[in-house]
Amino acid sequence: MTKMAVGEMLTQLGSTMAGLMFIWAMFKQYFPFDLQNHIEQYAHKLIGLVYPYIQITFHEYSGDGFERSKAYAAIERYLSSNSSSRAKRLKADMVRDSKSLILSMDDHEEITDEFRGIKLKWASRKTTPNRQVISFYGDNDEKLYYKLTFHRRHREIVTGTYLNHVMEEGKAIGVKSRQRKIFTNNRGEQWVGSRRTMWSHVVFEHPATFDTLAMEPKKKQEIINDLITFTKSKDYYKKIGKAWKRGYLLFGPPGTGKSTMIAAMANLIEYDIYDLELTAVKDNSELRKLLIDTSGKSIIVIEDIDCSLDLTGQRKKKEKEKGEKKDGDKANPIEEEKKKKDAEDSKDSKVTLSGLLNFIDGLWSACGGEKIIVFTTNYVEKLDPALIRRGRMDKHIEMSYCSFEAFKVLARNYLDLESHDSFETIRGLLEENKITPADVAENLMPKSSEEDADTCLKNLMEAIERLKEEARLKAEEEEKAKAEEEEERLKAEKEKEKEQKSAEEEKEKKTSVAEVKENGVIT
Ligand SMILES: Nc1ncnc2c1ncn2[C@@H]1O[C@H](COP(=O)(O)OP(=O)(O)OP(=O)(O)O)[C@@H](O)[C@H]1O
Ligand SMILES: [Mg+2]
Repeated sequence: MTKMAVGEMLTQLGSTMAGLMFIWAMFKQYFPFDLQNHIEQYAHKLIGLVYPYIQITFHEYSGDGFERSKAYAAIERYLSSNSSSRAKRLKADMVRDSKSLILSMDDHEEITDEFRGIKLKWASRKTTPNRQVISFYGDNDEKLYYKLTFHRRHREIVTGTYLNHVMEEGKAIGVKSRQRKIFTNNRGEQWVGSRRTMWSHVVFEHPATFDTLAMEPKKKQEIINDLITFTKSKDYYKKIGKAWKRGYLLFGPPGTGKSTMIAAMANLIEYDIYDLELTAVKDNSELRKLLIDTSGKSIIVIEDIDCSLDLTGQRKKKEKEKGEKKDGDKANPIEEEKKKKDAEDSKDSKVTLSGLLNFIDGLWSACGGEKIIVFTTNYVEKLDPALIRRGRMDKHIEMSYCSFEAFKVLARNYLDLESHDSFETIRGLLEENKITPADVAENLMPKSSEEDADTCLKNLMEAIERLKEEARLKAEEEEKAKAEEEEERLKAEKEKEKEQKSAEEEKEKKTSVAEVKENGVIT
């Protein structure tokens, strides 16, 4: 074909198109509306017969919702992981809650996806309304949507499995790339944008992991397994009829890694942390509100539970009240009223044990699901048994003083040491002495660029020796104090006896004088 012929054909095609468009415009203008509809319907049917493809569209904003469609977001994530290597034109965007840029295909770009041998076509489109209005707010009326096209013989698989697969994958990618947060409760409510919230948050960036946590490897692995099993047990919890949540109680002396363990947990299973400050909670109903305001995939932490709630106080208070009642009739009625009011006030501003128990496993606690509740305490024996029974706190984890195994983890982390001549000595020292991982870690950390592994280990051994000496002195002092106390007690007892004796003697004297007098009267 010559160039001329091509040119001629194009002109002809052009004029034919123009002619058709003209007819279409005339048709639209002069045909009754009903008839137009009918003809369009038939046209679609006719096209359906020859065009064997099905199209599904997913709009970014559906209906009148302010919220971005979840399906659209999931597809965007799914396609971004699939398309960035294939599509030629990409657009980058920082989506809220995300750590990194999301690359997605640009408007009007298309890619093909394959699923079980089926070929599907995804296209990104946008519609611009045909209005002749100049908007001050830019092109806000633009609507983005994804269009999925596939052959109609694959309808079952696509609507049944493929779309589910896209949603699941999209969600999973979302969770992975999501920025995790740490929340803390406010006093009262706050408004963030158009939403009322009781929590404030910052981005959670704690570097602790289970690899850096010093602990016996067996115990550590057990906890890791427990956590991972929990995250995967949605169906199991449903089957056994339990709310999908789990409680951990971490107890042990200060500096043994309880807080560090919580950070490691959050990093392992990629959950948000809600750090609940119980003393700032007004009452039980506020506590419940706080609970409802938490999202799924979260760890709710109450640190130092023994300090934040006077759990033994409940019982003491009752005893006190009983005492008051006994001598109640004698007391001034106004004072009595005031006392009562004070007691009520203090009750109002405090969360009670029963409120906390309800918080952990009442009916509300099932809302949202996928929650881990962690309590930490230095004194486990101080807590009410009801609070830490299994079912509320399912797993009790003791964090104790540094063992040799834990030391080896720290040595590996801090000094890159797998073994050293002094390890055996240190093993002996650790077995004999109680030293916290925090102290060991502090001594293992090089304090200047000149300090090498040898010096650090030497520092540690010296520190343990020092601690040993300190402990010995302390024990001696305690013994001394005890002895002194005992002595004083004995002294006091003797004095008391003496007093008693003299009192009795006095009494005897008096009675004999009286007898004499009496006798005198008689005689
Ligand atoms: N088991 C451990 N593994 C690694 N580092 C530890 C461990 N225990 C303590 N540390 C180090 O000691 C510091 C204090 O630990 P952490 O705050 O976790 O103690 P804690 O048990 O929460 O103490 P407290 O009861 O006083 O809150 C941490 O910064 C951490 O670096
Ligand atoms: Mg702590």
